[in-house]
Amino acid sequence: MARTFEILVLNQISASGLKRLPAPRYHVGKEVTQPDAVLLRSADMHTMAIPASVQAVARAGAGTNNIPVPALSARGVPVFNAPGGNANAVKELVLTGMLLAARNVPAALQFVAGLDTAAADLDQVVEDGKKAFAGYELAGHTLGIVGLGKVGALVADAAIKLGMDVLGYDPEITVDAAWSLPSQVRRATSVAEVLKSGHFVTLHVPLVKATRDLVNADNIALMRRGAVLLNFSRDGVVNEQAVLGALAGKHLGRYVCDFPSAALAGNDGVIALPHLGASTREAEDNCAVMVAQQLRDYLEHGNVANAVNFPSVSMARESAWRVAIANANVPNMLGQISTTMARAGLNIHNMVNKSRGDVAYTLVDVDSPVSAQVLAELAAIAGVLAVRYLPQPTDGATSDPD
Ligand SMILES: NC(=O)C1=CN([C@@H]2O[C@H](COP(=O)(O)OP(=O)(O)OC[C@H]3O[C@@H](n4cnc5c(N)ncnc54)[C@H](O)[C@@H]3O)[C@@H](O)[C@H]2O)C=CC1
Ligand SMILES: O=C(O)C(=O)COP(=O)(O)O
Repeated sequence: MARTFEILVLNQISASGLKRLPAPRYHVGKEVTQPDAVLLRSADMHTMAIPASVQAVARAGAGTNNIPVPALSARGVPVFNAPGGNANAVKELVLTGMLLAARNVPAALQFVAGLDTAAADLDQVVEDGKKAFAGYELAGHTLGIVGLGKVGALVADAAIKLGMDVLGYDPEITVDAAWSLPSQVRRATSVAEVLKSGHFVTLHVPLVKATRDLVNADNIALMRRGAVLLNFSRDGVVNEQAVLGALAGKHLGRYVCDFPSAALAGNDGVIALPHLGASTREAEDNCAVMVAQQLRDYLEHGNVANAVNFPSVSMARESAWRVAIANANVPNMLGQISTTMARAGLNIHNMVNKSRGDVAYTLVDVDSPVSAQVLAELAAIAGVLAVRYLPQPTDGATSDPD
């Protein structure tokens, strides 16, 4: 009988994804105490005592700043995410945000909510009132984008199609992302250049040390008078005090964000949404399905795809006995691993090893069962972070997605 994997779920995860982790091979719940894996969205894992049983963490979304990734890497635990799974949803909300600001929609809705609809002169009040909310069109205006990854590239494409002039900045742009950008997108060479140029500036970077307070008191002054700043990345990417100051001085036109806070509350220049960027049926399904499949392939076969801290590694199953080893990326690890196996009389059938940064990862298929003694010897090698034994179940359980 194949063992059951215990999955601790910390957030609401789409049923389409959870279906990919079927019983009896998987037991998925909020009350799991000895989880093999943790499945989450935005729950804060920094404050959580992560049980030693955890072998993988799967984030059904893009950002992993809510997860202690370096500490998990040191334990040999991969952190999976769903690159691009919610990018279209965010793109559509960014477009919404630009339109909310340009057409003064929140104030106009407030005006309508306050109307006496029974009044005889309702039509006249509406016609007189509307001039206070006259706005401008997106076409012909300039959009500056910081971060041209999955979300930023889609926003650039949509904005070009809406007739906007687009410039973008991303010092670490991938070759794939660069190819996916429309040729009309102009390349900026600094955040400052984007801030100076845009009638709208939108941020699509992860929250990391280098991007904390990316927009701050020093550079917000570079923005055009009356410009709109959009932040659907993370609250920490923008310095709120700088935004409040720029709004008070009428230098910044609007701040549109996905992160309400006490400091921003009640400010007419702020349009805050309740972290809704990824909250569409489609995005929730995409992300949950992606990470459930990745998690399953990892737990059952040790294959790694879309981990933020591990190399991508995949090896077709040709033997029933597989060992997966995460280790420090230092010399002579493979030598020690294969020597330990050879000493125990194990013949290596197939093997793959890759590294990424400080972490290396090895899959070894052998021609006969691996004893607990050998697994303990592998785990005892200095630099080995985690050892998992993944024998193929003989009871028909399969890892093929349903
Ligand atoms: N509001 C919401 O619900 C959502 C928010 N997000 C946030 O948006 C972020 C971006 O999402 P994706 O585009 O899917 O991620 P991504 O990883 O595809 O793209 C991020 C891009 O930012 C770039 N970058 C990193 N540091 C930079 C810097 N200092 N200056 C300029 N560019 C920099 C990277 O090179 C990369 O191209 C996520 O990390 C997350 O924090 C993502 C999805 C939903
Ligand atoms: O994917 C991301 O980075 C997001 O911010 C989405 O967060 P959520 O899954 O809606 O809690």
